[in-house]
Amino acid sequence: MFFEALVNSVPLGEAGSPGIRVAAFIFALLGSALLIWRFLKFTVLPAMRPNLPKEYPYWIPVIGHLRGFVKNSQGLLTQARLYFGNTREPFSVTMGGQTFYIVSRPDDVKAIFRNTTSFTFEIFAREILHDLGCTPGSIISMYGTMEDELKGDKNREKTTARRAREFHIHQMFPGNLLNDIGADFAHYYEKTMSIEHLVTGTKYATQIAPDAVNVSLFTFFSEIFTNAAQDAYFGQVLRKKYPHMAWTLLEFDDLAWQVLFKYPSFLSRKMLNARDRVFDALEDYFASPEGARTDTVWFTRALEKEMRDAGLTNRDIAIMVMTIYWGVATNTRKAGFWLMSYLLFNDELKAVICNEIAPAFKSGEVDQEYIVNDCPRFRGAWDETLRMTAFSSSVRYITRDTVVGNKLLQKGYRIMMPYRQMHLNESVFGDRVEEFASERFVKNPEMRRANMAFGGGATMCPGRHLATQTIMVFVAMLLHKFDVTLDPPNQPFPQVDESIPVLGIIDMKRTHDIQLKLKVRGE
Ligand code: HEM
Repeated sequence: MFFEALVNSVPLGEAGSPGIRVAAFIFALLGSALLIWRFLKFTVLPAMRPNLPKEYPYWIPVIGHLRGFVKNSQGLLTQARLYFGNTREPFSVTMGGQTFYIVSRPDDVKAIFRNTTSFTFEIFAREILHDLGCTPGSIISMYGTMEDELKGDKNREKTTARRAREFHIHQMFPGNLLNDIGADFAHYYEKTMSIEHLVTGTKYATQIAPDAVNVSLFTFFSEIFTNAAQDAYFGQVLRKKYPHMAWTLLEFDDLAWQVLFKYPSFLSRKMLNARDRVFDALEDYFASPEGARTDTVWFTRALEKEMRDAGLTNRDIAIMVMTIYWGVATNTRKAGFWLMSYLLFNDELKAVICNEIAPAFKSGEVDQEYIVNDCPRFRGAWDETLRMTAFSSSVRYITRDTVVGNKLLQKGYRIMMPYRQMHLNESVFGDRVEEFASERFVKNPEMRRANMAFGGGATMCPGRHLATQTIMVFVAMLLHKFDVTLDPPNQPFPQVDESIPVLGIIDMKRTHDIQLKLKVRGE
């Protein structure tokens, strides 16, 4: 009776049939419930618990802001930051049932990086390795048990993963073995930087004169950096058996967002196929006699021994090592692409840098340290490129309730510290933060400390010195050897593709690759 009276109270006039009336009633009921839920969740509860980060409101429970995040994550986070008055206090965003605290105020970020007991990272590495196909046993061999991780840093033994980080630092820091690996990369560049090699050894260069070729910038840089890294890390055994593996890795990298979004296998066959071909090749490589694999950087052999001692199989070693090969290739090619693009679209800056780097080539061999340390305008352009193109986030899992700033971050939640949001902070980087300003860091090199492109704290990229050196050296060698120009000259500046999640540097819209002319400079 009561239900019938309520249904009949829905104002549909004479035309409403009983079916329509019931549907309209349910609709009105759900709508009211939604409004009440929204009012309680985003107005009443925050007022009752002002010490918790406020939540960015949404309409569909559980799904939250998933769609907006997938479409354009930084756009969504900027909207949310402005919604809360740009105070940069921690706030939270729910996406697909998972709530993240978003933190971008420099002091809060520092506090989170410092506190390795309340905030851990490795759960994310475990998840990605699991999604890539590593066995649970091998993940525990690398990272220890989850229970140990939740105890926090001070109470843990050093795991194989921690040892791997130390090995990276030993291989890639100035004063350690950086010069060795830097020399390997430069050697690869010298070997391949000729008209003859570009025309006969690659598929993407077209000869237009005896001393000139056309190339597509992104394809060119992808191939160079990935192969240089491959030869340095795995030597000639892999090169001879799998000469085109770099392309397979890049095929995977282009679709790797499907791993990050946990796509079901029936929707990601192409990505899985490329991934498995890389795993197979590396497994085969690690199964081949060690004596034949000595022409690699120290790191590969040291890590292999460590992982064997921890009981990993060749397949597991292949998967772990593939993540390193992937990490090197994906960010290096994109960062190099953006740096070169900024120079190509600014003739004055390009000319200044060509003059600045010239002394590095006086002896006939490239002086890598000179390029990194004694060319301030070039270094400034690199730092600004990183600021402009770093679109990923440092992430942490909260192991115990902890106050950051004046907000309580609750156990079990995840934290996202998005670099783009931090790089758009005018109080840190000055005016016109949306624009590339090549002298921003030259005028104030201290700003580098706030440049988050390589992350921070215990997980800060151990490859940052190598990446800086090898990209700057390659671009310098290219500008020194060739007159590099846009061809045709009136191309638009490439656009970023914000719809694809990345592990560091943002991708560009693939329809916007830049066409170049490389013409050998006269002696
Ligand atoms: C421009 C190039 C590069 C960029 C922008 C970049 C960026 C990053 C970022 C953002 C992180 C995560 C930091 C965090 O969570 O706080 C990271 C981690 C890492 N990067 Fe890089 N990277 C680059 C090149 C390299 C290279 C050349 C290597 C060489 C092996 C490398 C190896 C690593 C490793 C091993 C980690 C994981 C560190 C850990 O969890 O302890 N990266 N990188």
